[in-house]
Amino acid sequence: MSLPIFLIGARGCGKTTVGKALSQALGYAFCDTDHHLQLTTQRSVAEIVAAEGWEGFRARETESLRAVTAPLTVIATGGGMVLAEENCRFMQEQGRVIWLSASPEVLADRLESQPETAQRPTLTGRPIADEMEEVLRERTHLYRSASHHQVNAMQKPEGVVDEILRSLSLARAS
Ligand SMILES: Nc1ncnc2c1ncn2[C@@H]1O[C@H](COP(=O)(O)OP(=O)(O)O)[C@@H](O)[C@H]1O
Ligand SMILES: O=C(O)C1=C[C@@H](OP(=O)(O)O)[C@@H](O)[C@H](O)C1
Ligand SMILES: [Mg+2]
Repeated sequence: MSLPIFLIGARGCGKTTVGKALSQALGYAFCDTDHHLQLTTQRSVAEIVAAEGWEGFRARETESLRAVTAPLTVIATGGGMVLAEENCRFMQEQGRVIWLSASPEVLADRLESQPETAQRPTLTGRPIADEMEEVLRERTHLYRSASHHQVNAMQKPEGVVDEILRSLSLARAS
């Protein structure tokens, strides 16, 4: 299989971390849509949002998704990529889409210990635990319908990689 592999899911589910490890396991290139945006604009997510609002950021992330999509590439998307239906359709048509699924409690724990506020400015203005509950309530159906496969992201990154490889029938030999 040479199709691009898109990782989707909420903030903190491990798209960036697992994406790097998955690309190494497959010998694929790795791209992160937020990292691409940061490189091309020389600004962080928080700076783009402060200057252009979330609407401006969302338009840019759609462009970023299209720019990084290529065969033999693992693509870590931002957690809000699924908010635009055109992005969901694009990912479904271009490759395989994997949803890294985790509970709001696990996500909030990870984000509280590594907030990375330049990458993740607040979405709601509420405390992280409340925000993750609200975000999952709004987006779970989008992650489900946009994905070809759902994997359990509440295990070690290597376990998540193995589950993705199995779901794509690309399991490691050893
Ligand atoms: N499977 C995992 N188990 C434990 N911690 C994880 C796991 N995946 C990611 N993390 C941690 O959670 C935080 C967010 O990970 P990241 O890969 O940036 O997620 P995302 O790109 O989905 O927002 C980081 O501190 C990372 O080390
Ligand atoms: O969930 C979201 O709306 C967002 C998630 C972030 O990416 P990660 O999911 O990689 O943290 C980043 O794209 C931006 O802060 C918006
Ligand atoms: Mg990320």
